[in-house]
This record gives sequence, structure tokens and C-alpha cells, in this order.
Amino acid sequence: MSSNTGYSDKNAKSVTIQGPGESGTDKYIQSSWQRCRDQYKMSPDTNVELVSLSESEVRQRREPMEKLLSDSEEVFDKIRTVSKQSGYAVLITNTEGVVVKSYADSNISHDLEQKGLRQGTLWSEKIVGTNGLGTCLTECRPVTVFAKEHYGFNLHNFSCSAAPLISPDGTPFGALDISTYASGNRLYQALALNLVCETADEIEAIVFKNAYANQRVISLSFSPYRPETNALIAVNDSDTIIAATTPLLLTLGCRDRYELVGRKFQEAFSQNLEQLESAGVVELFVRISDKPVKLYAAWLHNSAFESQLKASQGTVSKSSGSTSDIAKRAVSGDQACDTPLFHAAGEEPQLLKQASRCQRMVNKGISILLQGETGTGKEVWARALHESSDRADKPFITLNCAAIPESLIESELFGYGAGTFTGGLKAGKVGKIQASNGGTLFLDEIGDMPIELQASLLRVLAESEIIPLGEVNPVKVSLNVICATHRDLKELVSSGEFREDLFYRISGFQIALPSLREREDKPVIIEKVLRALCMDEDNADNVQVTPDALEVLCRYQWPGNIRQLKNVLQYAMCMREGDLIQVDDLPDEVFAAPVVIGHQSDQFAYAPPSRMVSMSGGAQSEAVSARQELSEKEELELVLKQNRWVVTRAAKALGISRSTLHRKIKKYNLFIDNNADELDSLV
Ligand SMILES: Nc1ncnc2c1ncn2[C@@H]1O[C@H](COP(=O)(O)OP(=O)(O)OP(=O)(O)O)[C@@H](O)[C@H]1O
Repeated sequence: MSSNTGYSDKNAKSVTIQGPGESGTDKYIQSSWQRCRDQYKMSPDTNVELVSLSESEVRQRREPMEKLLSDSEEVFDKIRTVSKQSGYAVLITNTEGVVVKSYADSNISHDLEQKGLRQGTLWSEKIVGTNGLGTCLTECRPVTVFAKEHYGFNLHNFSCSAAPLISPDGTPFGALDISTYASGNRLYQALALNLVCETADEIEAIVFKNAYANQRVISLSFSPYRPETNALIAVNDSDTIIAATTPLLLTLGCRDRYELVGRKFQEAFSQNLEQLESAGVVELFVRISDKPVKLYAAWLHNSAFESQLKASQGTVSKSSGSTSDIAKRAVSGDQACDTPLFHAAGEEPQLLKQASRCQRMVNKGISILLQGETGTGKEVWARALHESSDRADKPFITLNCAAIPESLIESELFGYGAGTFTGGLKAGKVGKIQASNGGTLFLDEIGDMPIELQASLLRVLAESEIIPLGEVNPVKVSLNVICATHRDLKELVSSGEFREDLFYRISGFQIALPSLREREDKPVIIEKVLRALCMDEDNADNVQVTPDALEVLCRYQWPGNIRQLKNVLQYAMCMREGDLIQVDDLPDEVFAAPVVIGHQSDQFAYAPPSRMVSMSGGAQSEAVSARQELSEKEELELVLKQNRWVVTRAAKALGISRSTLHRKIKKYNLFIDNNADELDSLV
């Protein structure tokens, strides 16, 4: 079977070693130099500064990879033996490029350690320029960066070969690198590149087998006598291929994993699974490319599979439950799936995987950063994390850094002592950090935190104590901070708007929440949001969306994500007659031309509804109440507009009585100032 890479260093022959910016080098090197020049604004041939993370910061990053590292120990032992003889240092990074583990077993590699090729160093291409690990992670492909191909002048004497480490869904979770001093010809590096690729393949296979330990896993090879390979597929109970490893995909010449994943086994391999079950090993032909490839398939006998076999007395047991149950079990191992995190994940494969990872790390003190567009459910996810933790019975406190004036953030966070401010509360005020003591502080839109305050926050996170404004005595707090943002924090770091040290402190584990348009489980989310709305209304248990309306909803681009979906369904609930939501009941916006993706349209930049601005009990302040009122006003205005200012409908959509809505309209002066001409329609 071909290796992970399927990549032979075929361009290497034409390589002449030249400085950054000169032509004649591998394409990926040239692309990397271009990024260094144009995107990261680095000047060539200057020294680059290596960033080293502290022991605890490295520990945070290594934690999610710990199991992988221990499961792969045997594989690492092999690469260490070869590396020792050849004077290589072995480095393993996470996706950011932070070395979470390194091995130095020779004098040369000890020397390399001193030069920065060691645990804790950050090799992100953005920070260090073209380098083995950083460029491998950026390009998501195996690379060799030799001598002057490095962008930084001080890295010119290194030779580094790296390959990405790929998880069963095809996304990288880190990279493996072997590095030494550059000498002789770049061609000699082909061996090093092969070695990292083969090792990365073996690691991928280990991760794959663990992820699908309770599934049927099949190994494919070119020989009937060597059934155990790194070319693997997992099939579910309906004989659909649910995952495949990179070596197999490359062997078959697949350009996309979905050329195989998602297909029925029989359709892809012109052989049904019953034959394989009875024969043990079967010959089959794969029809991916024009020319059929002959392979041998064999069951992979991992222990879980064998015990399954025994339990079903020699026949392959078909798992019970839906495909989504299986997917959940596959990603979660033996963990229970009925938890707040799995509820928040819906049936979206990416999120199910994240739920499983988060479940394992909630009580480990790892700082979590949630990223995603507005309305994708960052706060819902943060709450689920809190509810899954040992802190669940303690407060969950939210501060939206974008929603309140910069001048207020400091006092909101730290609180203030009695008599500190003219106009402030007489008795002083407890800040959010203190209010979250023992529980969780959710800092939403952390990218909007003023730079001057970032230093204070960093100090609090490091020392776990605060000094309220106007006070002198520090107060100890037990802090658990979850941060969220819709902005690219790394970009803000590059432009100097966000402190790099704070970024590393808050991003021990990063979760990207997909936009609604990207989610594969749209119908599930639509159903879930609809059910929640139905619960707020009497006799609405049987409300359903017709297939036509569902199709419109699934096709729409949802720039405002789940929040917008909720508003649209609220509107449709009001417009429906009987128990069916039809196409005609949907608002005009879902028929609109697709909006520009990736730019938040103001139309959808709603403030969160007041119930999502979570304040625990006594921590509410006047400023907070004012903000909640602002959110409520905007929400009322929005729902009234959606319901063409028909109060009966709007009240229904909001789940409040007509008289309450009239009272609120009066309270917020809604129609007098802003909508005088629509006054007549208020009934
Ligand atoms: N998984 C989910 N299931 C049902 N409803 C959800 C889910 N995720 C989010 N929602 C709903 O979508 C709305 C937006 O969610 P949330 O406030 O968590 O998003 P957000 O990403 O934090 O938004 P913002 O960035 O604007 O603060 C809320 O009404 C929430 O109840």
C-alpha cells in the first residue's frame, strides 16, 4: 500500500537550494514564501524569533493528545531508533504548531534541542515563516524544508521533514517531524520524508482503530497473505462505508474521501459483506478510477470486534440503533451520549466529535475557546460545557465584551468598592469574575476586549485573584473561563490588537462551531428548534414542517445561523393554519438571493435575546439590567416588525400575553418614536 503521502518527492531533483523568493524550488515552498511575504509581512533573510510556551501551556495542549501519544508509543519507539542513528530530533505538534512532545536520543539531537527543536516551541508558519512543521500544517501535506528553503535566516542550517497526522474524518490533529542539520544534498531527505509519512500512516491507523473499535473495520491489501495494513475502512450496520484512512484513499486514487465514504460497500467494491463474513478474506475490485484495482479485504480483528463476534455466536453482529447513534458511539467510545454536550451537538459529525473530546476535558482546567459566526450556538455550547462539569451547580456568568461600552467592561469584570464612582452603586458592586467564583465565566466576543484590559485579564487568569476597582485587598477566586469570538484571533494577534500571551492562555483547546449552512444535520436542528418553540405554545405538539417548506429551509444560507432559524420558525408558527408549516408561512427572507457568506450582514447582527444574556442571581447590576432591557427592546421590535406590528401575533410569537406586550411597547416607547406611521396596525 502506498504511504500516507502518496507523495514521492518527485520535484526534488529539480531543486537547487536558493534563498526565499527565488524560483526553482518546490511549489509548496514557493507558496509558503509568498504567504510569508504577502500575508505575514515578514522580511526575508532576517532572523525569526522562536516563541516558547511555558510548561503548563504545553501541558494544556498536550492533554487532548495524551491518549494518542500513549497509544502510539510503539510507533514512536520505531522512529526514535532510526532517528537516533541518523541524528534526528523527533517532534510532534498540535494543529497550532506547538511541539507537545519531542524526542532527542543522540548528541546531535540534544544540540538541536538547544537551538529550539524541542517541546514547547511554536512552529506556526505565520510566526516562524517557512519551516517543516508550520508549512506541513498550513499546506496539510507532507513537506521537506531544507536549508535555505526556511524563511528565517537563523533556520538555514536545518533540514526538516514533516507529515500531517490525520484523524478518521480526514482533518489533521497535528504533525510529526524529524529534523537534523542540513548537509549534503536535498535528495537525501527523501528517506526522512518517507519515514515520517509511514509513521504518520501508522498513527492514523491506530487512531482509526480506536475510533471505530465498536464497528466493523476492514483492512485492504494487495496481498492475501498480508491482510493487516494501514489501509482501512469502517462500515456501519447498513453496510455503508463511514470512514476510510488516507493510505487507502491514496492507493485508490481518490481525490476526495467522499468518493468512498458514504457509499455502500457492495457498490464501491463489487462484493457484498456476507461473502467477506463467510470467507474471512476476499478478493475484490474497486471501481473508483477508470481502471479497476484488485485488492484483498479482511476483517480487522481488534478485541472489541472479536468480543462482538463471540456475543453473536460467530456471526457478525449488526449493531442496533440509528446511524447517528452509531456515529455518536464511534466518536465517543464508551461514553454516554445523553449529555448536554451531545444535545448541543445535534447530529452534526464534526460537533459530535468535539462533544466527545470536550466531555473528556471539562474538569481538567483546560481553557476552551469557541469560534463561530454569530448565532451558531457558542453560548449554548459554553453552557453545555459548564453543565457537563463539576461546576454545574455553581453560577454560569456571561460577559459580552462587544455589547457594552469599553469603559464599562473593567468595572463589570472586576467590580468596584463602595464610593468608588460618582453615580456608581453606593455599596459597590461585585464584578463578574468574582460572581463566577467556583462556576464558569463566559467571555463572549473576547476579540472585542480592549487591549489595555487584556493585560489585567491575563494577570487574573495567571494568579486567580482580583482587586476590585478602588480596593486594595486582592480577592481569591476559583476561575473557569470559556471564551468565544466570531473574529479570527490569530489575525488580531498579528495586527497587534490582541495579546499573543492572552491568546495562548485562553485557547488551550479550540472549537470551531460550524455555520448552519455548513451543517449536515439541518433537518435535525430545524426539528429541534421547532419542538422547543412548540413547547412554549399550548396545543402545538403536532406542528410539523411540510417537505416543501423543509426543502426551502435547508436550501437557505442562514447568515444569522440558528438564531435566525429560531426567528423564522417563530414567524412561521404565527402564520400557520392548523398543524402544518407550509412554504407560504415562511418569511420573505428565506427566499432571498444568497447573501455574501462570511460577512455578517447587519440585518442579522441581533443582540442576543435577553434570556441568553445569563446573569446569575445576585450578580445582576444596574448596567446589566440596562443591557438586558436593550436586548429585550430590540427583540420586541424585531418580532413586532416580523409580525407586521400585529400585536396578537407578535405576543404569540414572543410567548407573552397581549396586555404584557402592550405594556412593554409602552415601556420602551416603541411605536411613538420609531414607528408612528405603523401605530394604526397595533391591535
Ligand atoms: N444546538 C442548538 N439547538 C437549539 N437551539 C440552539 C442551538 N444552538 C443555538 N441555539 C439557539 O440559537 C440562538 C443563538 O445561540 P447562541 O446565543 O448560543 O449563539 P452565539 O453563537 O453565542 O451567538 P452570538 O455570537 O451572537 O453571541 C439561541 O436562541 C439558541 O437557543
